[in-house]
Amino acid sequence: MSGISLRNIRKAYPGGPTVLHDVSMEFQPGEFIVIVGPSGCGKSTLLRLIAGLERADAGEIKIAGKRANDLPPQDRDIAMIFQNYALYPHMSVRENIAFGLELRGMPKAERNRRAEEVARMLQLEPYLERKPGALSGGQRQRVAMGRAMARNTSTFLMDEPLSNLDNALRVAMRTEIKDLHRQLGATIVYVTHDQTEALSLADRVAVMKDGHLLQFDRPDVIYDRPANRFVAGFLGVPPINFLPTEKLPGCAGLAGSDDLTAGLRPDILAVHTAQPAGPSLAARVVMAEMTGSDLLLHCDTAAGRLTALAPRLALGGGTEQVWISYDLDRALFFDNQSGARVDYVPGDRQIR
Ligand SMILES: Nc1ncnc2c1ncn2[C@@H]1O[C@H](COP(=O)(O)OP(=O)(O)OP(=O)(O)O)[C@@H](O)[C@H]1O
Repeated sequence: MSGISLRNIRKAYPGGPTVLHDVSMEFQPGEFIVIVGPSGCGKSTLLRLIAGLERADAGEIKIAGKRANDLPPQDRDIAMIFQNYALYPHMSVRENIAFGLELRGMPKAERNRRAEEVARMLQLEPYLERKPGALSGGQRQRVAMGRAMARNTSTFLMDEPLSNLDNALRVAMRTEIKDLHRQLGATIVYVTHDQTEALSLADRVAVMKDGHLLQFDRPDVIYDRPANRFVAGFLGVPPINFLPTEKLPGCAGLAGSDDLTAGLRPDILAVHTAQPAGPSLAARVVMAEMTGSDLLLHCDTAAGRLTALAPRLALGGGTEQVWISYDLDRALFFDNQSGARVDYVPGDRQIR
């Protein structure tokens, strides 16, 4: 098993701007790392650097403690699974899985044994003799993973491996990937711009923007204590609400609160059909979306637009004029100048 260390990695494509600025991260052996960020922030470039498909302009990549900047991809003990998992259409599942092993000169009997072992793990045994054209999208994706797994490497790099699948399959494959990680004990570095995937799969999440690493931590820390406003807004469904503190009842007593933005996640809001005791905002519902048992309410308030979740049954027919209260002890606060989160200490109502 091998850990990976990235130290002050910088990268620009020839003639282009810098796409990775001084990125440093350490991945422990066996960790499931998810890299998230908006399109173009440098996620795939980072993965390609780890795989050896691109070279860093500056900085150091270490794999299993050894400098790897100049190691060719085939000597890195790393397997990469791409979004477009091109399988060979004329080959059977067995041949597709064993293909890399053949290239490496493994004898046929051993290749077959390994392909069957991997197929068992991925529940592909019934399909070993089928061609990819006769498989579902999820099965094809598993064959692509099988091809990477057959090599028995200690690290897997996955670049949006589920993005071509429909929603139900994505959810099913997510569980399978997590399971597989448990079985293999391998280090996985997984790139996605799907934040649900990030929070549900990762031991640690790296959030990137414009080639910068903004935060690298456990999913619960990223969610509960985002480093800044961007991270808070990027993770969480439905998304966090940002409101100016000076317009939020109950915030007036907070020291320095007039140059801050409050971040209220929908789960700290409560929707009432009559004005509750304590601070609240009167809200006019402009749209109510059914999500199942809940309604997602898009509301106009004196502090700005807000989205809140409310149990559908609790609201009855009263969904036009509501009041929204909030748990200020669980609100987040962000500096308007830098965007950084500032600590709020509920006991003494201080902003630090
Ligand atoms: N081969 C290349 N030559 C020049 N520029 C490139 C090349 N590959 C990527 N880029 C640029 O580098 C930046 C980062 O791209 P990258 O693919 O790493 O982003 P990403 O976060 O993976 O995006 P996405 O989520 O859309 O896949 C982008 O601005 C992109 O246009």
